[in-house]
Amino acid sequence: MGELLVRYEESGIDERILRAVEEMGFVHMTPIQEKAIPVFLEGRDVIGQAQTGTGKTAAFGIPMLQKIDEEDRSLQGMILCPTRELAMQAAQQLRQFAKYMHNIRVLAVYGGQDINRQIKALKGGVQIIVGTPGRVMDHMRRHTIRLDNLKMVVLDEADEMLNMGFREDMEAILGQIPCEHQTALFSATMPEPILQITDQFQTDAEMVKVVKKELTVERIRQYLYYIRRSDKEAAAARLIEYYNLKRGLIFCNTKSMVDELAENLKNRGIAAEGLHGDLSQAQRDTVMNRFRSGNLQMLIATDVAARGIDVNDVDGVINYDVPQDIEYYVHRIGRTGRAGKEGMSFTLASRRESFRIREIERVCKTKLEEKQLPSGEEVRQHKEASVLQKIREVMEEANTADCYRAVERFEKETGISAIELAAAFLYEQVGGEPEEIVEEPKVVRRDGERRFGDRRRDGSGSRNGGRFGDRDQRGGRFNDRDQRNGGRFGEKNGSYRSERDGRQRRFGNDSRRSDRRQAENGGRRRTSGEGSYRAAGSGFKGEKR
Ligand SMILES: Nc1ncnc2c1ncn2[C@@H]1O[C@H](COP(=O)(O)OP(=O)(O)OP(=O)(O)O)[C@@H](O)[C@H]1O
Ligand SMILES: [Mg+2]
Repeated sequence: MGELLVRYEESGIDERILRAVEEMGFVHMTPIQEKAIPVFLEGRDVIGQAQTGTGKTAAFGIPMLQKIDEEDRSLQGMILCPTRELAMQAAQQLRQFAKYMHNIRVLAVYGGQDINRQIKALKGGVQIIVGTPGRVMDHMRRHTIRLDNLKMVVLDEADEMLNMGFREDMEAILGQIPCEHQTALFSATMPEPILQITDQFQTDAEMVKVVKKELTVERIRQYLYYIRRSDKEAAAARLIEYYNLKRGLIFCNTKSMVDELAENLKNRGIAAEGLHGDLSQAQRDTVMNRFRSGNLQMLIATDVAARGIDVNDVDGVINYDVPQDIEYYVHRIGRTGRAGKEGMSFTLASRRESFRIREIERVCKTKLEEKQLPSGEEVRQHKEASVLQKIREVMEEANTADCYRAVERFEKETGISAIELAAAFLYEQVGGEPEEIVEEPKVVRRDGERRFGDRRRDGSGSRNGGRFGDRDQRGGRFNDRDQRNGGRFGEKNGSYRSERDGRQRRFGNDSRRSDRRQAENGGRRRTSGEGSYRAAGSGFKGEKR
């Protein structure tokens, strides 16, 4: 177990960084770190793909820090991220790695934060910025960021930035770097459109892939429930209760669904909050902080909002809606089961969506285990058991003598026995019979499944239409370093293989592009000052209302 993996202390990395990562509890390098760090250090372009939660941030963050010239106060490294939350998180992680490198300054620059504050910080000399493309462009136009000495650029979640419509910004930024530099892309998924970016802006990139057979993490148990639409909310509540989710994430496809569900779960007594781009920056911060600190049980989010987010010990992810892009499934459930831990995912679907489930299974090379929701009776028993367990703890720890006397008195005065009283207490805690939720019945259609594909709203036709197909024949442009050996966090099982899953797989040609444009422009044009470009970063581009 793990003896073949490189230990951090033997990695040859700057000892100040080592000290920091050891304090963070890192012992072995994860496979993507082991493979990508040396290539990055060589100064080569990198395309890094590895499963969610396997430490890609360190895979680019550590070598970037090591290559910074600390005597030079100019901007040398830039990391682009799709959202402000991710920029903050990555900047935070880099600062942790750089804890003992006293001359390195890392700054997060994102929309929604006072630009003057950022400008002031930039003037002080910042070697690494971590930012959203819109805000970085903003600074470039104001000449508050100079790219003259920029040696390293990383696109984290590059595919999501494209999804969100950041292509132009990314091209503009990458196209304006005057000096020689290296460019690295990292994500758990690498759909086709990304390869155009790599063609355009990378030279002789080294492909570093640590992909096992499946795109999803195998320590995440993936469950599937076929239920009626109208039962979804009750089903989600039941799963939270039955599986005892203490810190969970629920994904919806639209912002309005996020709001609605957050409201309804709150009404059911679950501590839930929504997270999406229509919230103010302050609200987003509050919600994320509560979630990170463990004071929020369920975070309900859109895909964009939670991409790349690394929160410890998320015990379960619920797909309230079947995701719109197949890759989204990977990123969604990847919020749990991180850094070698276990996790659970629950996908709620209607029978009509079964073809999408099969597409997910095929592309991700995974299997969703079809399950029945726990019955009302099972939930009740489960609750009873956990209440009784709690009571037992109370009996062990608390002094109940006073209460003892109260029960005796009650028994004497009313003639109600202690056991009747206890049963009533239990009932009061557990509640009555839960509502019954039945599995959606299987419908046998005479015309078979063909209908699923044909019934898409935009009428975009056939079920497969060539859009979802695996593209396994990308030319030999990259020097593939396939990982056949690397387990992660100490495990080794020899089952890695290279994946060349091509292009973006979206279920049908939906109208998201135009939604995106709207979202981007909707009331967010600034007309004062430097002109009327988008105040990027306020709101998430690409979310569906
Ligand atoms: N070598 C290591 N040993 C132990 N823990 C690690 C190691 N490297 C990273 N981690 C931890 O693993 C967690 C996940 O890391 P990170 O967020 O970089 O994953 P990722 O690969 O970027 O995932 P995603 O695809 O979801 O963005 C973090 O909390 C990080 O601190
Ligand atoms: Mg990441």
